[in-house]
Amino acid sequence: MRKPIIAANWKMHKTLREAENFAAQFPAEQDLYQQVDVVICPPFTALQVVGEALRGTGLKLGAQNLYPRDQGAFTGEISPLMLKDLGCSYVILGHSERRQILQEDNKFINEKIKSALKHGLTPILCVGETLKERKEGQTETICGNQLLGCLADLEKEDVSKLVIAYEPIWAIGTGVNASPEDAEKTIAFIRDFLAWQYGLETAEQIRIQYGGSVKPDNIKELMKQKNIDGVLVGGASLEVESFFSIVQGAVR
Ligand SMILES: O=C(CO)COP(=O)(O)O
Repeated sequence: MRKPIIAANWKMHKTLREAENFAAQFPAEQDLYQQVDVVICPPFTALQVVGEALRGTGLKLGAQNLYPRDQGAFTGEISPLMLKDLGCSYVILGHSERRQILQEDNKFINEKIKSALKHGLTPILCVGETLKERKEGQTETICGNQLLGCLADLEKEDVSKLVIAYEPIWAIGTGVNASPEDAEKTIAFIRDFLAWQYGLETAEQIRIQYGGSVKPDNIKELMKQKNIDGVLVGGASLEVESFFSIVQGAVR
């Protein structure tokens, strides 16, 4: 049985003080976090304060990106070593905002995944289609190609460590979530695809999240789906109350 995983992607939100307040106010329910992995991914600037506040609570710390080198002349970039040093155990990679706004491609994301794994960080790899692609019936082709490119040359032992987030771009920040049945359909396809590439046993181990306008009132229906193992939350993760109620709604 796969353990549910709920992650907060704060994107470019929260000053230090706001981040610190959130972490201090978030309920420290050790028993709950035994049943559900909860990962908070603040911006780089708040990783240290949030990491300190989360210590001993059972909540986990994640970053929103990394640069795939250990160190060097890469102005403005952050390495996996630095993230480990700050106590991160997860890193979001391949988010559609980075693919679209910063032109990240599958090859670069593949390098980042390898670099994360080399340093013991668990990648949360995002895939998903645009509205146009969905209307053209391209959802599975797009997700399959993103997986093929991002996972190139990885051994199944490595792939089994990943978390994958299916985030249809048309559902991100729009208030229009994919219906639980539609999300399940694509996520089941992703699991079949992984089984085809890496074998059934590996595919059954990998946790696959849904992301896109997840709210306290749709979490339960999403989590009822057979292949949905958790959610990646943007807007609704910024308030303690709504994010905690999503976490509670994820217990099976
Ligand atoms: O992009 C997302 C999480 O990575 C989803 O964002 P929203 O929950 O705001 O739609």
